[in-house]
Amino acid sequence: MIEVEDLRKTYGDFPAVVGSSFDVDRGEIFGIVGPNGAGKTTTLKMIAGLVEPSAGSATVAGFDASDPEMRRSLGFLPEESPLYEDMTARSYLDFFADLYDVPDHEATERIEGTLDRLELDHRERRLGDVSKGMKRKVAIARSLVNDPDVLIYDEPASGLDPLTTNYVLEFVRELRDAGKTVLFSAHNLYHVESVCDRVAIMNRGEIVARGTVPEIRDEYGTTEYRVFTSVPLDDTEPEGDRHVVEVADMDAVEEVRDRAATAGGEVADIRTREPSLEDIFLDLAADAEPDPRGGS
Ligand SMILES: Nc1ncnc2c1ncn2[C@@H]1O[C@H](COP(=O)(O)OP(=O)(O)OP(=O)(O)O)[C@@H](O)[C@H]1O
Repeated sequence: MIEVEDLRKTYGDFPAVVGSSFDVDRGEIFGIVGPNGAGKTTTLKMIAGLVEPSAGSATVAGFDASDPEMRRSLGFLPEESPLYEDMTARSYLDFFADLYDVPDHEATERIEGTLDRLELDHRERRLGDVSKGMKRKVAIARSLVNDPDVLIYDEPASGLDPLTTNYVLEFVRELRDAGKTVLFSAHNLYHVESVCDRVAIMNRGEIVARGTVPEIRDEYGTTEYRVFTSVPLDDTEPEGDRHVVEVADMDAVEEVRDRAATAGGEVADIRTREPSLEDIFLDLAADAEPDPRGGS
């Protein structure tokens, strides 16, 4: 549904994106994660046809990103979405439905339906007077007024409280379950890990890992073993009435077992700890060469 082929963007002589390639399938949630300045927004804007690529190509629903027809299939949520503060949620959304030539009765049904699903109260209150979470919900509703097949959301949950964040992520899942294709960016890796079918990790303008979270974990992550002993050892920490040490492999587990036996105790339990996307990301970022783009 989205095809991105070696997309590049250079500002002056600063390469903001140095070659992104990935596909997003119909009905999939695909997340791009990375720290500030990684090139996520620039990538999303190139796909949405809002920034012209320096090289490479992107298509959405079969249309080139530069084709105005593509906009009919796309709902884009920018990172910052200033709303018209004097309008109410309803009048604001009606206005955008009009821009997309959505017939009135269809617009009313769709807008009310979306606002109901988002549990948006105060639909008749001035947008200048509503909370940040409500504004984000209105911006999300705006991305859906033309009933697009593809949604590109830039940091949809950034700056929201945990409750509203969960709400937004749950809504993204609902969109996928309704058959929409969702591409979104986040710097919070947990958000991505919890909702995305597939993920690309971006750092310094480049995609450094791509796949499902388990695939990325298999390829780049290392499982850790938490070994619980009945007696304290040099490197254990107390935990409840036992002691625990984290080690990297089974040989090290056996070595702990020997030391525990020598100290008159035993290994009481061994648990594996799967690396989180965040652990993997931090490892990849630490291993990366110096930023080829210079400071950002
Ligand atoms: N219009 C522009 N002119 C010059 N440099 C730009 C422009 N837009 C972005 N950049 C630079 O390109 C790099 C990538 O920016 P981008 O906004 O795509 O990153 P990001 O991953 O979305 O980060 P953030 O999470 O902070 O939004 C940054 O170093 C940024 O300063």
